Amino acid sequence: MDQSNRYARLDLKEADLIEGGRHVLCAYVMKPKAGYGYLETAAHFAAESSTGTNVEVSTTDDFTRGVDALVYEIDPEKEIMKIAYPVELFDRNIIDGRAMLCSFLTLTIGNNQGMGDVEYAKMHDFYVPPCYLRLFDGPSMNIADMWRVLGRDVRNGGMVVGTIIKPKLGLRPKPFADACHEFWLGGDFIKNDEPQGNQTFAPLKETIRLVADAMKRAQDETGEAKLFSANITADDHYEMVARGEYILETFGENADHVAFLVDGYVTGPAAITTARRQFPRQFLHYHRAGHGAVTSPQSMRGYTAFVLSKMARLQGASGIHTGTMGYGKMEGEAADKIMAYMLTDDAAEGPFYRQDWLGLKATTPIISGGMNALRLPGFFDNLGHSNVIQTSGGGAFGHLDGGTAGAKSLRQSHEAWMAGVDLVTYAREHRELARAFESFPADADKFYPGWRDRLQRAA
Ligand SMILES: O=C(COP(=O)(O)O)[C@H](O)[C@H](O)COP(=O)(O)O
Ligand SMILES: [Mg+2]
Repeated sequence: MDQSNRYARLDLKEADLIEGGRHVLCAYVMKPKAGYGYLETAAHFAAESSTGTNVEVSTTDDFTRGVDALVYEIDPEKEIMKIAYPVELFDRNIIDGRAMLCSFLTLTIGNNQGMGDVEYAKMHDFYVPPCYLRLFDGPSMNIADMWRVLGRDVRNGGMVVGTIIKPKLGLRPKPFADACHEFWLGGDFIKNDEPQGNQTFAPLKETIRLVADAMKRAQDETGEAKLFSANITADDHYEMVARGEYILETFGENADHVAFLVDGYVTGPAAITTARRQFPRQFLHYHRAGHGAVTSPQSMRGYTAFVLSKMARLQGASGIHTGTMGYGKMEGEAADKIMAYMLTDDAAEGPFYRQDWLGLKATTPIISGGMNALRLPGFFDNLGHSNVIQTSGGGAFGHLDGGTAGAKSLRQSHEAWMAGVDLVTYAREHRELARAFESFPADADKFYPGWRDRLQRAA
């Protein structure tokens, strides 16, 4: 059944819809199955994503039609379809009238993902009008709160030098805490790797006790504040809260040095909001493991990493992984930097829409995945600044001289970039950085041809 006479209004102008402020706009790359017309399929998609189904139903009234989602633009050649969703469609909490991200997803990327007439559909951008935006929690903390703890400038404090304890899993509590201590002697921030929680070989309670002690010792030895991001991810809300409370109690006087890590893609918006609302005074670290299943450019369904990031800011993530934009080991490209700007700026351009955040706090980009000291300058050149949390796991513990030297090499690389000094030149005066060239020779050869001669000459 062709529903385009009801669910498509190609005369509507995007600028008018934005000016009107009553619609959430979504841009998809959509392709109908063979034999189905573009507009007809788009209209069915809008129907299924709002008030309709595949047939007319007798219970529809005039009010119902007023909240139909409407296809307002199509470009069959480029497979682009844009839909306007009336704000009234989205579910609100009974406890406080606020918005919830799961409702946004259930409508805009829900049943429409399995329709028989749709070959594929992927959301590439969305726009949130002010009346809906203000119903989301947004972040309560971000990198500025870490800078404050670290005693740095809270507006432009620069890279937080971080790591992920490696091996990824398989360390017992003591070796785990020892690895933390080792890194902290040179770096600022450590996160649990995302699968680590309360495995039998490293019970959370014992591990956290030892890590809290390692933090104290590292702080005493260096005279610097240290930060730890503890994984509280769980299926069960009560389990997450129990972990969070135990961790805060155990870190005691250093509780404000602790972030909570939540695997937000696998657990979904409910776990992110649990952490955001239960622990509003902790930095909420959104890890996105698994997201590649839908966000990869090879996946034609779901949504992009850009959309994931934007949703994370709405929900109130303090920081989210944004990949390494082609400079690390994970999929990504230089142009992904718009993702970071959408997280941090008060108004930013997406691939389809400009979003005004109306003062909503920024979410901090977390840069991770195959990074090391040698890859940082190129990354910062592309991004244009270094106000990010950067975690190098292999890049710290893979340093030939161990985790402390690994951490120092990362800090030195950042210092070199800030000073505008070429990395090889800086390495002549900074041993840990020089040893990073020897630790990661494939990267050194690729990014700094001739480094061997230049470093040896200095020696
Ligand atoms: O453990 C790591 C990186 O370890 P290493 O530094 O040893 O590569 C992170 O979980 C990935 O970066 C996730 O990817 P992304 O940040 O793209 O979500
Ligand atoms: Mg990891």
